[in-house]
Amino acid sequence: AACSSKTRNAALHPLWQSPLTIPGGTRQSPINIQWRDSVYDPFLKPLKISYDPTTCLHIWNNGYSFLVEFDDSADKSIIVGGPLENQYRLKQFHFHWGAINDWGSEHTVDSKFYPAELHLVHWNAVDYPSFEDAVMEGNGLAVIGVFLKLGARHEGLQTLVDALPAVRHKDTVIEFDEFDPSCLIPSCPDYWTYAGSLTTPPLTESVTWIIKKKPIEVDEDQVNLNFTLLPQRCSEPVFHQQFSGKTQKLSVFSEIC
Ligand SMILES: NS(=O)(=O)c1ccc(C(=O)N2CCCN(Cc3ccccc3)CC2)cc1
Ligand SMILES: [Zn+2]
Repeated sequence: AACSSKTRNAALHPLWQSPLTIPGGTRQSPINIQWRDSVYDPFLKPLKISYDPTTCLHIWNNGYSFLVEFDDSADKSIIVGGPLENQYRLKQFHFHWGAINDWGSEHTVDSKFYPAELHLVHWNAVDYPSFEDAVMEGNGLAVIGVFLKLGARHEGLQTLVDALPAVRHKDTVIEFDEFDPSCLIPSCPDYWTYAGSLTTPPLTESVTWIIKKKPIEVDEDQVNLNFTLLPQRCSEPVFHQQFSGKTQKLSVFSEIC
């Protein structure tokens, strides 16, 4: 029987037991990217990515995913241009994947899921003193999203996959250096961009999303990351909640490629 409004709780994120979306949120992520909704924006510039591999620090398994974290104490690994007003510093990257290959990405393109999605998280160190401060600000973060699809083996990703068994359990950290994550970003400059939010709690509306239009190809073994990781994760229900409300303008940058 339908539960009455007074007993129906706000939808809670099964992993974090926190609200799925911020009440009154106007720019929640992830979304379904519909080509037909995207507006070509002639004022968008190409995104400039310059990462210094020596800023790569370690891989950390936080129990929900694994993060590759970077030394963000200086402007050494940065992105600039694209929809961004100034430069943003790379803080970490992580993946979202599913238990099966039919889904796993958080964003979808014309309602199509990819088996996994890479997020490279950057923060606005020009306007804010720390990542934690930037997380709370509308222009605080810029996240590059890259879809992964099944195909050829990805040599650059393999160095990371080979290190994952060492962070099999929650809260393990291993040193990981000299890695340049730009090898995980497609060379085609085309991207969609919209004003959105973190896709995990606290879901703050502080992210300028830059979603690369072309996916990278990885092979079956590489995409089944979770068999090497987080046994407790497999038992956790991974929740994919998409925000279907009215979202911000979805702009597209494209060069002939
Ligand atoms: N999927 S995603 O949208 O790209 C994504 C990006 C960054 C994070 C991340 O690093 N987090 C989550 C939130 C911020 N906390 C610290 C905090 C700062 C202020 C108030 C509470 C918590 C750190 C962990 C997670 C997910
Ligand atoms: Zn993410």
